Amino acid sequence: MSLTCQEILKNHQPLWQEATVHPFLEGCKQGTITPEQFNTWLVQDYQFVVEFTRMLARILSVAPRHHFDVLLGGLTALKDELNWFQAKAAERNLSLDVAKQRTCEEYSQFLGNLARTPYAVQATGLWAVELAYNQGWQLPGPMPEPYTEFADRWGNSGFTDYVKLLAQQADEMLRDASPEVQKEAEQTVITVAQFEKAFWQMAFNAS
Ligand SMILES: Cc1ncc(C[n+]2csc(CCO)c2C)c(N)n1
Repeated sequence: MSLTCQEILKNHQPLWQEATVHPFLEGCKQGTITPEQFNTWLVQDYQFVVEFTRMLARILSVAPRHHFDVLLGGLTALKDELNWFQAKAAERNLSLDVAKQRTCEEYSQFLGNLARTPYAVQATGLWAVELAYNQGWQLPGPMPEPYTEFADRWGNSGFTDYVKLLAQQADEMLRDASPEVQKEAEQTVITVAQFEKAFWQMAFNAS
């Protein structure tokens, strides 16, 4: 029996909802998030995206050639994204040279350990991490300033298309995967969802 990304989501709907619907995002929408909460998220997410970039590079190194276009597109976008994070931090007079909080550290380590899993599991994990932001920033609807550009960055239709291509690539690998590997892929999505929820909570707690 073959497993798909959509089926994994369906199997864990309540958990996925908690990963993508959080008072932090609702607070951005309502204008009730404090600068301290938002800045904590910004600085920690920059650290996370640095580790994510290393993970994507490792995934590329084991991917089949016909997956390169999508993955290289993701890596190219990250060049711009890392510089954009630095610009946002500078606007807010924030130093990015801060220690990772525990949740950020643990999530980063999880990304590091994904390299030990089969490519099918890595491709599924990559898709889940990207989908979490694509849906999370989209679901509240249009965001007020100064959060509009954050929501647009990950909610825009081009990014949605990229996430769909990641799902296609993961599905293709899951089709030929053993039941054990399929199980590992599903467990990876569960862990991503748990970390996503915890990451929002980490920032929300900074008030
Ligand atoms: C906690 C956390 N989870 C997921 C993402 C999503 N994400 C990771 S790197 C990247 C850039 C585009 O590929 C995006 C959207 C994030 N930023 N932070």
